[in-house]
Amino acid sequence: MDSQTSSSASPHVLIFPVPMLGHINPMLKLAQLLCLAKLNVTFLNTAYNHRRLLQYTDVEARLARFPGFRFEIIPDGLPDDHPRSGERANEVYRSLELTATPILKEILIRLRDDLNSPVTCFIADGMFGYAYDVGEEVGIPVIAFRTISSCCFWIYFNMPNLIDAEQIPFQDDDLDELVNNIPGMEAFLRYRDLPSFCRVKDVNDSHFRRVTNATRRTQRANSLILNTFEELEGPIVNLIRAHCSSNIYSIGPLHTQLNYRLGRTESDKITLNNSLWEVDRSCIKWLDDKPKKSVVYVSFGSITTISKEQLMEIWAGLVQSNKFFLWVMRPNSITGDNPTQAVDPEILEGTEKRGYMVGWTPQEEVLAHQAIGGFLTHSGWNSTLESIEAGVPMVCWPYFADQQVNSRYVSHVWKIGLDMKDKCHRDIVENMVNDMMENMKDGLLSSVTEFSQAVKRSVAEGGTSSCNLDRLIDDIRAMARK
Ligand SMILES: O=c1ccn([C@@H]2O[C@H](COP(=O)(O)OP(=O)(O)O[C@H]3O[C@H](CO)[C@@H](O)[C@H](O)[C@H]3O)[C@@H](O)[C@H]2O)c(=O)[nH]1
Ligand SMILES: C[C@H]1CC[C@@H]2C(C(=O)O)=CO[C@@H](O)[C@@H]21
Repeated sequence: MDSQTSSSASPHVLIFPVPMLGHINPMLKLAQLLCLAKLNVTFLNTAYNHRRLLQYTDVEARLARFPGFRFEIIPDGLPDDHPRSGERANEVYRSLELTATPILKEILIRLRDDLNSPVTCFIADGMFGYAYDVGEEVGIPVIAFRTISSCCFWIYFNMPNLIDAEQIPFQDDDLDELVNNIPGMEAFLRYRDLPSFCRVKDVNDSHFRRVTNATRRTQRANSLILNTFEELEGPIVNLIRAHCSSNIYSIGPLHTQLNYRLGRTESDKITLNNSLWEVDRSCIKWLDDKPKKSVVYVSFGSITTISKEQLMEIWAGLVQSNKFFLWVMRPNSITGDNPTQAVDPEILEGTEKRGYMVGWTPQEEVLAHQAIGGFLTHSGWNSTLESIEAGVPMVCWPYFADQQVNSRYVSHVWKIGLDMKDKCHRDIVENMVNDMMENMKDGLLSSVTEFSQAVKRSVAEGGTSSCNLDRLIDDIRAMARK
């Protein structure tokens, strides 16, 4: 009997991401990969995000080719005009905990008892610490999917030890002191590089507790999916496997894995776009006549906000660098009064000559463009993986969460970029951009090219990520036979 037509139900997976693009994007790509393997998938979207995904992407048509795929919609409990970004992004979690938990149990029971296609596995965002309780109550195995870097996950997992050692809250202002007791990171991790939530003055801070507890509760999951690859974070994945979850599927980068299994080649430039904003493709035309590796791409992801003062320092530094720059100004991402106040004429003149600004780009396609020579990024994990795959060096200006950790690894461990953490001055921006694009270009390019080649090996047939994905699919099928 074919493994896909066993006597019991066909495998049906419910996938539930934190309703933010940095989570939706990789988990939608996983959904499509599971559909390619002929598994049935239900993807839990919030109404607010679903409307935007349908408005700005072809995701519904793209997934309609799979008869076993469907979206299920839940409310996030927030008004439509809530920013869901910046310092208020954390309110999404609190609202979901209040609105989604009771609904989630009802959905799981309904889908478990669906006679046509009962749910046999629940892949829950690793930030939902309550998913394991609901899964146990309903009798559905839960696989955690944590969308941040493994190095940050491992630090979050060690938070109780730092609290017990009274290292959090920080005891003094010397952020360059080594933390020295996170296994595998003793030689280079400073207090400055810890996830931003560790800078709390009170360990009972609600979001600090939420992230720490959700990470510790991952031990209750059946297994753990990580969007990384062994050649990049193998040593850290081994520590997580030994101390947190014995069954880990490192299956990333998911965007590369999906392109490979769809048989998409370098020439398939159109991104499998999962965007919540309107994509402005005019930037591709602007890039087309720029010299090879001459443009700095600037993007700070889907959640960060920037003050007018910070904006002006970054902007002035880019103009002073005399490099071409393509800058993503996500709608409503500039905080403070009068964000459009007068800009210095010389900055406007420099921008007229060498700059291009858009609200949202097809980022994977931009990073793959021959004109892109460097990426000024906030070090979100998806952006970091996309830059590595594209072989593009980075200047890292982290905002919050795992970004502080990622920027330290990019600069100090993997040596594929420079860390501009905790700095925002036009002369520093100018100098670091020119180090990335000129003075340190050869060394950075050499390192990031090696990791880019490792990415392609890992998702190819027989590669580490490819084999881990096949094992995940086989294990999901086995759950359906129980
Ligand atoms: O103009 C743009 C800008 C971004 N992107 C895409 O948007 C995603 C952004 O994801 P990421 O780089 O991870 O940043 P955030 O949106 O900030 O992601 C949140 O979620 C990530 C995964 O948990 C964390 O690593 C981040 O710190 C957290 O802020 C990426 O896939 C980009 O390709 C576009 O398509 N067009
Ligand atoms: C708003 C951020 C708080 C933590 C979340 C996260 C994580 O999984 O740790 C990463 O960045 C954001 O998606 C969330």
